Amino acid sequence: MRVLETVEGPEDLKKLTDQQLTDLATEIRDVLVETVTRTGGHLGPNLGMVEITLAMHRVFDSPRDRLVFDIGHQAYVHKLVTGRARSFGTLRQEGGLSGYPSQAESEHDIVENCHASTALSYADGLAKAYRLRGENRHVVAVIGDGALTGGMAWEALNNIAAAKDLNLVIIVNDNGRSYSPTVGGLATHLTSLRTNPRYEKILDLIKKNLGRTPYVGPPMYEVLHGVKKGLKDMLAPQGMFEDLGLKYVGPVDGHDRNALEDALRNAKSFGGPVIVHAVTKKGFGYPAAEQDEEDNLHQVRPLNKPRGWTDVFSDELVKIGHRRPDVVAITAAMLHPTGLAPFAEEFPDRTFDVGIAEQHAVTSAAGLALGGLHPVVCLYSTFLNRAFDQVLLDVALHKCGVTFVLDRAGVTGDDGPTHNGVYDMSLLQLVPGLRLAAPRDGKRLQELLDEAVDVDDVPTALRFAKGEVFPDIEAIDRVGDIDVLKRSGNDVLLVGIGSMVATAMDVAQRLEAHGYGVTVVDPRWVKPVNPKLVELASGFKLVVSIEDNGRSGSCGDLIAQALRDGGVQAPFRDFAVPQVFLDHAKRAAVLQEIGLTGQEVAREITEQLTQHAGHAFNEPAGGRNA
Ligand SMILES: Cc1ncc(C[n+]2csc(CCOP(=O)(O)OP(=O)(O)O)c2C)c(N)n1
Ligand SMILES: CC(=O)[C@@H](O)[C@H](O)COP(=O)(O)O
Ligand SMILES: [Mg+2]
Repeated sequence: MRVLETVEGPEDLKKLTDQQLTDLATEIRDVLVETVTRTGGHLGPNLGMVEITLAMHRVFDSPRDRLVFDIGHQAYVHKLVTGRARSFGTLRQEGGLSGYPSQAESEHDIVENCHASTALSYADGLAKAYRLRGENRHVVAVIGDGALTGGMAWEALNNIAAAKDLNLVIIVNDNGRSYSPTVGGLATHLTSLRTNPRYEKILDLIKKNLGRTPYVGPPMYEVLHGVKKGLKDMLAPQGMFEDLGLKYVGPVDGHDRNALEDALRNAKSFGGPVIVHAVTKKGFGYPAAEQDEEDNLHQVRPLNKPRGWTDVFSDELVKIGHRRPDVVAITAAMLHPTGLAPFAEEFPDRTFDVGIAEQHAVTSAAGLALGGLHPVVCLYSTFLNRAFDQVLLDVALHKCGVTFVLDRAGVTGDDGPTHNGVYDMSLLQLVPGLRLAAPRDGKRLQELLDEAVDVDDVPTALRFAKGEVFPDIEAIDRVGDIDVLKRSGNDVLLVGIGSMVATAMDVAQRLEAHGYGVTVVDPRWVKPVNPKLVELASGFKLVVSIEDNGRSGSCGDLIAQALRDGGVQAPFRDFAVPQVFLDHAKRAAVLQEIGLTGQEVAREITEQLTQHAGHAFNEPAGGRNA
C-alpha cells in the first residue's frame, strides 16, 4: 500500500517516520505529474511545494491553525494530504476538485481568491481576529517570490511588522520565478539572501560538522540560528525583512523537510510574526519542469495548441513595434502568457515586466505616455480589476494615449470564478473618454489594434477571449464603423459583441428558420456607442445584444441607454453573463449553463416574438425584457 493511501488528514502525517515521509514525497510527485499532465493545471509550482506543505501540516494543526496560500495555485499537495487524494483525478474538471482552495471542498481550505498578493492581508486579519477572540491559533501564510512583488503584500507587511504579538508565520516560497523570472529589487535581494557563496560555504561547514541539529527545542536552535545569523549579517546584506522589524528565519532549504520543520517549530514558538524564507525549485523532482525556462509547465496546457488570439496579437504588436518606435509594452509578470515574448525579443529596451503589480503597471504606463511614448499594457482581463482606479484617474483623467490589451476576456472556465474576465467592459464603460473595442476574430484584432495605437489623446482598450482564435467573419457592408455581417430583414437587429459575434450569427440562422428577418452587426468599437447603431435600430421590431461580459454594466446597458436617449421605440433585450460567481468547468459548459448559446438565445427571442406577434411591443424603447 502506498503511504499516501494511509493519509486521510494532517494527523496521519504526524505519525509517519522519516522514511515514510520521504516515500510519501515521491508518491505525491508521481501523482502530481500523472494527474496534472492529464487534467491541466499548475505542475511546476506544486512540485516545488511538497516538502513545505508536509512540514506545515506536521508542525501546525490545521484547521485550528489556518493555512493561507497566496494565489492558491500551489495548494495541490495540501489537497492531497487533507482527504482529497482519492478525488484528485477530478482536478479542474466540471463538478470535480477546483484548481484552487475551496471552502466547499474542505474545512482545511479558507482563501479561494487566486489573485496574487492577498495572502498576507488575509493572514493579518485572521491573526488579529484570533487575538481579539482570545483564541490561541496560529496563522501560516505561504506567499511566492512572485506574489511578493505585488504591492498589497507590502501594505500587509507594513502592518504586520508593527504587530509584535500576532501569531503569524509567513513562509516565503522563493523559487526565483513567477510566470517568468521574478523581477525587481526584491528578486535581487532574495537572491542575495539565498546565494551568498561565502555564506553558503560556511553554512555547509556548520551543517556537516554539527550534522543535523537534533530537535532540542528553541534554545539550541536559537544558538545555531544566532551563529548562522551572525554569519549572514557579516557576509550577506542586512535583510530587508529585519530592517522592517520582522523576525527572519532563513534561508532554509525548501526541499529539506526536517530543516523546514525545525524552522517552522522555531517560528511557531516565537509568539510574534516571523518570516521563514524557504528556497525551493519550481518543478523540483521532475526534470522537464525543473528546466522549464519559459514556464510552460507553470500551467500545463494542451500540446501543439492551435493558433490563438494571443498569437495574433503577439505577431501584430511586433509589426507595430517595427513601424512605431514610440510603442512600448508592459506586462505584470506574464511575459509569455500574454504573448509579449516575441516583442521583448525584438525590442528588449521597450518591454517592461513590472512583476505582479498591475496597479503600478497602469500608472507607470500613464507616466510613459506623459513622457511621449505609446504604452501597450497587456493583462488578463480579470487582473485589470485591481487597477481600475489607476485606469480611471491616472490614465483617463490625463487623457493618456495608453492601449490596454486584455487577454482571457469573457468566460475562461477552468480556473474558476476569479479568472473569468467578465468585468472589464463593465469597469471600462465607466471611464470617461476611454474607447473600448471587442474584436470578433483575428483579422479584426489586427485592425483594431492598429487603430488603437494610433489614438493618442484618450486611452483605448481591446479585449479578446482565451484560446483558439475564431475564424474570420467578413462584413457584407459597413455603416460608419459598424460591420454588417448579415441582412435578411428588419424583425430583429442582433448586435454581436466581440467573441459572441459568432453566436449571434448562429442565433440569426435559427431565427431565419422560423421565418424572421434578421440583421447582424458588429460595432467593433463598443464604447462609445456608435450613433449609427441608434439610427439603424430605429427600423427594427426588436434589438438584441449578445456579449461575454457580466450583465451589470454591460455593453447591453450602454446600448440600452443610447437607444433610450435616441428615442428608439423598439424593445431591447440583452444577453450576457449573470451576476454570479461561476464554478470551474470548460468555457463551452459554462456558456451552456448560463444560457449564452445560439440555441438558447434563439429560443428566448422566438418566444418573445411569438408572444408579441402582431402587437406593438409594449416595452418602452431600450426596455429590458430579459
Ligand atoms: C493579480 C494577479 N496577477 C497575475 C496572476 C497570474 N499568476 C498566476 S501564478 C503567477 C506567478 C506566481 O509566482 P509566485 O508567487 O512566485 O508563485 P510560484 O508559481 O513561483 O510558486 C502569476 C503571475 C495572478 N494570479 N494574480
Ligand atoms: C496566470 C494565471 O493565473 C494562470 O496560472 C491561470 O491558471 C490562467 O491560466 P492560462 O494562462 O492558461 O489562462
Ligand atoms: Mg515563485
